[in-house]
Amino acid sequence: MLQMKEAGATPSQVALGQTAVGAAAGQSLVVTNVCKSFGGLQVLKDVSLDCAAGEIVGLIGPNGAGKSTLINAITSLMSVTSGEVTLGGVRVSNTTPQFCAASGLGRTFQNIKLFTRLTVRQNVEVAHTSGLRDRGSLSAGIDIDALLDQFDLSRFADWKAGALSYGSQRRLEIVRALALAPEFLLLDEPAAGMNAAETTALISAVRQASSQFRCGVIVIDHDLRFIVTLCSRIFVLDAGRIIASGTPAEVTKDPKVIEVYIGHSKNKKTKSREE
Ligand SMILES: Nc1ncnc2c1ncn2[C@@H]1O[C@H](COP(=O)(O)OP(=O)(O)OP(=O)(O)O)[C@@H](O)[C@H]1O
Repeated sequence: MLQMKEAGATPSQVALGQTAVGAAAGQSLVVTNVCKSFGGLQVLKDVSLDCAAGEIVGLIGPNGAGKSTLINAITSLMSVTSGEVTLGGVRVSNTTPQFCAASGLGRTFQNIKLFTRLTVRQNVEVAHTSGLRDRGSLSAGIDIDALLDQFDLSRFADWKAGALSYGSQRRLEIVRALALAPEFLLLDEPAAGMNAAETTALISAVRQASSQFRCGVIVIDHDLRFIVTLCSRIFVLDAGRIIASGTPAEVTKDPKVIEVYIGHSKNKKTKSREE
């Protein structure tokens, strides 16, 4: 226990018998054979994927494929039924969301979860304070003003978060996650509700943040143009299984992927902004 305290572990990490801070610098996030069931409903079936430091990986699939469940399992918002998720070799699945954040997993939510009555800056400061506590010097280097500027939020810094447009709230969630100095950023539908110009700006901002912090990114979105442009590798989930993975060019030519997307062509959320 003494060794863990010396390594900078928080009480929750000590309680879990794991050391999080600094354990994963430059290392991969690895999902191995993860299964997740809700009662009799098996939502994730033997899912394996990985993301290296600084890599931007996409996760696509039709509605109900299990994408958000996977992000929730990676960040321990939900437990996994079997399999595991490791960050730099340290298990993060079946721990706690606090342990995952302290280990370097930053995330956004499909249904935006901001402190709507706090200002934009205060939302980021709350996360930054947690980062300073749990990630120490890693978080100390974060420049909140620069991050707000990068995501086009400087002019709204003193606005209540709840007064922002939907697209700005989504960008604020990303800035808040970055204020923790994450090793990996998990983005659940960050481009939802954005127009083409906002989506293009978001691509640049996420790329810049990933390269600046050498931060890996796993991103879910139904906007295929956004995913194909942003990501160097894509995993395709269908009915809880990974059915394809590879570069955007490989995945978009894969007959299994084409069949899934044509089979779900009546699915309103599965679209390309180029259509
Ligand atoms: N807490 C829960 N209890 C029971 N079933 C759940 C729970 N959470 C998710 N599910 C089910 O798991 C399946 C996958 O849902 P999930 O939200 O992960 O899919 P998704 O790929 O993210 O879909 P979408 O693109 O529509 O957001 C769905 O059938 C959903 O109803």
